[in-house]
Order: sequence, then C-alpha cells, then structure tokens
Amino acid sequence: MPITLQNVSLTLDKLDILNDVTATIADGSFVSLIAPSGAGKSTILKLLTGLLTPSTGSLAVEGQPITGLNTTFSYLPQEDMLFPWYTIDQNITLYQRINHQPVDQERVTELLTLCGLLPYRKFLPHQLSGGMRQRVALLGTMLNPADYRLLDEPFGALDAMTRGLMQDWLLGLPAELKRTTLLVTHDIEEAIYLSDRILVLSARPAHVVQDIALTPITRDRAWLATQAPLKAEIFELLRADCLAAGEQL
Ligand SMILES: Nc1ncnc2c1ncn2[C@@H]1O[C@H](COP(=O)(O)OP(=O)(O)OP(=O)(O)O)[C@@H](O)[C@H]1O
Repeated sequence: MPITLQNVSLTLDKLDILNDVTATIADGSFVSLIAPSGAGKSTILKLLTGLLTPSTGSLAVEGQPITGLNTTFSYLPQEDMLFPWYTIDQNITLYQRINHQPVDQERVTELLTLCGLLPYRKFLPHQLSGGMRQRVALLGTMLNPADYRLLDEPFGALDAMTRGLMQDWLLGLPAELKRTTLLVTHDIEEAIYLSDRILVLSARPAHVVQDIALTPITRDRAWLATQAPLKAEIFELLRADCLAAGEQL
C-alpha cells in the first residue's frame, strides 16, 4: 500500500511551511524530494513520523491515517544520532535492544561485512570517520524491520568520493534489504541516480512543482552521465522558483 499526502498544508509560528502538498509514494518505490534549502523537505518527513501534525490535509500509510507518533517508518534524521557511548554493534541494533527483541547476530555480521565495517564493530562512533559513521547510522535504519524508510540527507556533509561510494552501496543492497524509501536530498544528481521518482518542490511554502519518473534499463554511472539535460532541467526549475520567491539558490 502506498504512502499518501493529500492537500497537506502546515503553518508553524505564523510561518507557512507547506502549501497544499499532494503526493503518492508507491509501494516498493524509491522517491526523492528535492527543493531549495529551507523549503520544508525535512518537515514532510516529520509529518510522516507524526512528530508534527498538518494544519490542514491528511497523510496515510497502508490506507491508515497518520494521527500521531508511529513506528511505521524507520527514520534517519539529518543528524546521524549515534550514541557516543555505545559501540557500533550496539548502535546498529538499538531498535532490537529497545524493543527487547532478539538480535540476529549472523545477520548483523553479514551486514557489517557487506558495509566494510566488520573490523570496527567494537569501536565507538568517535573512532570512525564521518563516512563510516553515516554508514553505521544507515545500517541501523536498514536493520529496523519497518516497511518504509525516511532518509534525511543521509550522505550530507560527505566528500564527493565517499558520497558516490555510499550511493553505490545503497543501490547495491540485496533485494531483501530494500524498502519503500523517501529520500530528502539537495543533490540533484543523487536524486536522479537513486530514484524511481523525483518530486521537485517549490521554495517555502512548498508544493510539488514537478513529478519526474525515471525508468532506466540499467542504473549505473554511465547512464547517469547521460542525464545531464535532466539535471539542468531540474536546476532551472529550482532556480526559477527561488528567483520568483526572491531567494538565492
Ligand atoms: N518547529 C518549527 N517551528 C517553526 N518553524 C519551523 C519549525 N521547523 C521548521 N521550521 C521552518 O520551516 C522551514 C522548513 O524547514 P525544513 O527543515 O523542513 O526545510 P528543508 O527543506 O528540509 O531545509 P534544508 O534543505 O535546509 O535542510 C524553515 O524555514 C524552518 O525554519
């Protein structure tokens, strides 16, 4: 069942943040939200997790309205949120430990190996590089059994090379680890590379200005290189909107 946002508007402290956002995220799809800075992308994720409530409109998942805090989603906020006093092992299995669920150690070992983190499982977060910590945070999200993922700039603040490797890592995840995903990013190329669909939002108060479907036969960097015209098109959309809103991109 899809995730739906129906005519969602939000005003906080007299500030109009979202204006009539309507979108459907199909089951199993990978959808990116791209928008000018401060438009309200993170706010949309917070509405889905129930951290915020819309002023008008409604959100639903699996046909059930979202009315408050819920555990339908595994949510990776913009800050990596690792606990500094827990080891990598303990951080990535936090969901299971909080919920008193058994930890499948074999699975954890397999995933740590897959992510190149096995030698670091007993390390503390501060002993890892920024890119490794981001991978740990993402791995924790992957181990959460929720059917839907909300990823807020998971590769933000990484250098271009590490970011590229992380994108490849995400694309290369085994099928059983993939989920319906809503990704917030300000990187147009990243959105094109990873997504089945890109929702381009306007400057604040945000609404959907373009809904772009991507259906490459092979999703690789050679294909990505052919997408320069789409990248330029999305950039122009964002720029025109920013200029109309009196902002700089
Ligand atoms: N709790 C709040 N109260 C008042 N205003 C808020 C609150 N949370 C967010 N905002 C405002 O809402 C707007 C949208 O914020 P949001 O973080 O969703 O934007 P964003 O598109 O994710 O930004 P960025 O790309 O910079 O991460 C911003 O102007 C922000 O200041």
